[in-house]
Amino acid sequence: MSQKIKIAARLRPRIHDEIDDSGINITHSSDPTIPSTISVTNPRDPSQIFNFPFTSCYDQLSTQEEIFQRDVQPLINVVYSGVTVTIFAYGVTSSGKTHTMQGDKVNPGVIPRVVKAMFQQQSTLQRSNVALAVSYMEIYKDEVYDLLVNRETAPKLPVRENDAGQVFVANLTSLPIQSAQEFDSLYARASKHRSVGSTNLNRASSRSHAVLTITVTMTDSMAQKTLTGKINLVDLAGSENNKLTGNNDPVRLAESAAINKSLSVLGQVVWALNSGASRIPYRNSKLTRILQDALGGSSVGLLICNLAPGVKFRQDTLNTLNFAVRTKNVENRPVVNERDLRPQPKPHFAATRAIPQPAKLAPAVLQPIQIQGTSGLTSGADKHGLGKMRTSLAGAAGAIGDAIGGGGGMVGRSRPSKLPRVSAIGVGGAGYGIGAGLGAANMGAGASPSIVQLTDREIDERIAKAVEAEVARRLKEREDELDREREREREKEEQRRADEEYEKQRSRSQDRRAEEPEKQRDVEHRDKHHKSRDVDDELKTRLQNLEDKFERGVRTVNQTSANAPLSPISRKKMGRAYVSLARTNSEKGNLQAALDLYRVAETYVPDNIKLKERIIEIEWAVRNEKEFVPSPKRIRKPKLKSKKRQGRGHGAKEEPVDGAMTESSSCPADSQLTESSSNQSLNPLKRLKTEAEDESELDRLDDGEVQVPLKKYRGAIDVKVEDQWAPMQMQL
Ligand SMILES: Nc1ncnc2c1ncn2[C@@H]1O[C@H](COP(=O)(O)OP(=O)(O)OP(=O)(O)O)[C@@H](O)[C@H]1O
Repeated sequence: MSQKIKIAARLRPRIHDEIDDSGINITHSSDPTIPSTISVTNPRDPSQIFNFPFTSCYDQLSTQEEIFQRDVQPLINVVYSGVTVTIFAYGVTSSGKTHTMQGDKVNPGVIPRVVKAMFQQQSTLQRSNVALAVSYMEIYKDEVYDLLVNRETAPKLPVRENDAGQVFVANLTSLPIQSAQEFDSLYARASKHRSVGSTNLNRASSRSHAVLTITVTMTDSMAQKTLTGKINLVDLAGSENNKLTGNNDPVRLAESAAINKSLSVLGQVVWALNSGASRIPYRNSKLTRILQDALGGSSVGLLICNLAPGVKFRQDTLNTLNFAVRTKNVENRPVVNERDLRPQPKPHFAATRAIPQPAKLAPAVLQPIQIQGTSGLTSGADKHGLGKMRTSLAGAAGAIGDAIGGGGGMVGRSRPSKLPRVSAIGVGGAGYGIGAGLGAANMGAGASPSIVQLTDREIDERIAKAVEAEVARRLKEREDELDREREREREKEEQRRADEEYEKQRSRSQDRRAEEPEKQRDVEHRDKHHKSRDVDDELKTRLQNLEDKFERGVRTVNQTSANAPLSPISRKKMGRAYVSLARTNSEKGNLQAALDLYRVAETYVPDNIKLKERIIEIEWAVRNEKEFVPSPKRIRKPKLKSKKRQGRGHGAKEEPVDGAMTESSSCPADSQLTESSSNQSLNPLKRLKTEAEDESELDRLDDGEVQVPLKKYRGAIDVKVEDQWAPMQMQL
C-alpha cells in the first residue's frame, strides 16, 4: 500500500540580534482532522499572504520533546516491524536543522531520542535476539565519507546498487551498539568529524549532508525468521545565498555550490515524481541517490521543514514551504524486510559457483528413491553415453558461462562425467551438480511425489533446455549490467563535457571583462551580433516545436525534455525561451499555460530565485482565480547597466538584504512599456528570439537590481488577504 511522506514544519525562535518578524504566523488547529496552518507574507507584496496547511506545525515555543512525541515516537514501532524509516530535516542555512536533529545536551534532538526509544523498545521484546547497529556518513561536495573512521584518512566511498535494486554505500562501517550511553559517546566523537564551518549566518554551519542510520535486526529462532528495520536520520546542509552568508573564499564557495546543486537535484527529483516523469534524476547527485529509497521508494518518510524568522529569510521560507507542499504528494510503498532462515532449496546449478564435491554426491546417488519415489530411474543405465552427452552440454555451458563471468562454466567442467543418471534426477532439491538443477527446475522432483518415467533422450533434452535457459538468463543479466554501466559512463561523460563547457565560457567572459574598455565595446558589439546567431539549431528546432504546439492549442508540454542532456548554456537558453513563452501566455491571460511553462523553465534553471517567486505568484493567482498582471518589461540601457555592474563589481553599492521589498527608482517609463509591447507585432518565433536575446525575461527576473515599482504592482493585482494557497492534504 502506498503512503505519502509526512510533513512537519518548525519555525525556530529569533536568535542573537535578529529583528522581530511578524511575517510568519502559525495557527494551530484544535481539531486533529483539520491541519494547522503556516501563513507567510509575500516579501514583495505585504498585502498578499500565502497559507500552507500541514498536519504538524511547530511554532517558536515548541520543544524538542513535543516534536519527538508527536511525530517521531510513532515511527519507532514502524522500524521494529521491519520497515525502513527516513526522517530528514530540510531548510535554509541557520534555520535549525542540526538543532532539531542533533540538539545539545540540555535539549537533545531527534537522534539521541530515537536511539533511547529504540533501546527502550528492545528491552520490551521477548524475541530471542535483537541487535542494534549504527552507521554514520556525510556527503561532502558530492562525495560520501564514513564518519565512524578517522575522517582525515577516510576514503571516498562508492554508492552501489544490489541485485534487488537497493542503493547502498559500499564499505561503510556499521558498529554494534549495546546501550544509549555507548551510542552517545560514539556519536559525539563521530560528529566532530563532520564538516562544519563558520558563515555570517551560522557560527557552526554544516558544510555537508549527514546520514545516521540505526539498524535493528530481530532474529526469531523459533519461527526461523529475521526482521530488519532501519531508521535513517538525515541532517541536510542548508541552501545558501552567498550574499547573506558572506562566503567568499574558494573552499566555502565550492562547498556552497555543491550544497545548492544537490538540493536543487532533490527538488528536481520531487518534481519529477509528482509529475509522473518517466525518468527520475536520482543519479544526478549522491544525496538523491542515497535518499532514493525515501523518495518514491520503499521506506516511510517524515520531512521536517525548518524555517527561520526574519525578512531576509522570507523568500527561503516560501521556497522551503513550496518544496514541502510538493514533497507531501510523493508516494512511497513501504515493504517489510523479512528473511526466512530455513534452509532454502539450493539454487539452480548454473547459478552457483560452488564446485560439487564428489564425496557429497556419492551418498545421494545411493538413495534416489526416497526423494524421487521411483525405481525407474535407479538403474544408472547408459552411464557412459549420457555422461558424454552431458559433458558436452555442460562444457558448452561452461564455455559461455566463463565468457559471461558466471558459474555455469565451473559446474560444467567440474561435474563428474560418470555421475550415474539417477543422481541427476533423484537428488533434486538436495542440490548436487547438474542433477540438482534439473530436479528443481524441470521436474519438480522435490515437490511432486508422482513417479516420473523418462527416457534417456528426454532427460538429455531436458538437460539441454535447462542449460540453454540458464545461459540465456545469465547472458541477459550481463547485458543489462553492461547497459547500466554504459549509461553511467555516458552520464559521467556528459557531466564532464558540461563542466568543461561551463569553465570555458566562464574563463572567456573573464578574459573579456579584463580587456580595455575600447576593446570591450568592440567585443560587446560583436557579441550582440553573435547573440543573434547564438540560438543554435537545436534550440531553434525546439522553439519551433513549442511554437507549433501552442499554435495548435496543445497545452501539454513535454516536460521530460528538461532531462535531455544539455550544456549549462543551452539549459539557460531553454529556460529563457520557456520563460518568454510563459510570459506571452500570462500576458494573454492563459495563466495555467503560463504556469506550466514557468515550471518547465524551472527544470532548466532550478536555481533561479526570481523564477521560483514568479511560479508562487502565478500558482496563487490560478488557485484563487485572480488576475495576474506580469511586471512590465524593462528596456535595456546598456550604458547604465554596465556602469551599475562595474559599480557592483567594485563594491561601490551595497544591495539591501531584503532587496525584494525595496521600491526601485529604476522603474520603466510608460514609453518603455509601449516599446516593449510593440514586440507583439513580430512573428512569434522572431519575438521569442528577440525576447530571449535582447531583453531576456529570465535575466530580468534574475536581476536583483531592477525591481517592479511596488505600488503599481500592488494596485494591479488587487489581492485579498488570507486566501488559501494550497489544498489540504492529510498524510500517513
Ligand atoms: N528551536 C530552536 N531553539 C533555540 N535555538 C535554536 C532553535 N533552532 C535553531 N536554533 C539555533 O539557531 C542556530 C542555527 O541553528 P542550526 O545550526 O541548527 O541551523 P542549521 O539549519 O543546521 O544551519 P546549517 O544549514 O548552516 O548547518 C544555532 O545557534 C541553534 O542553536
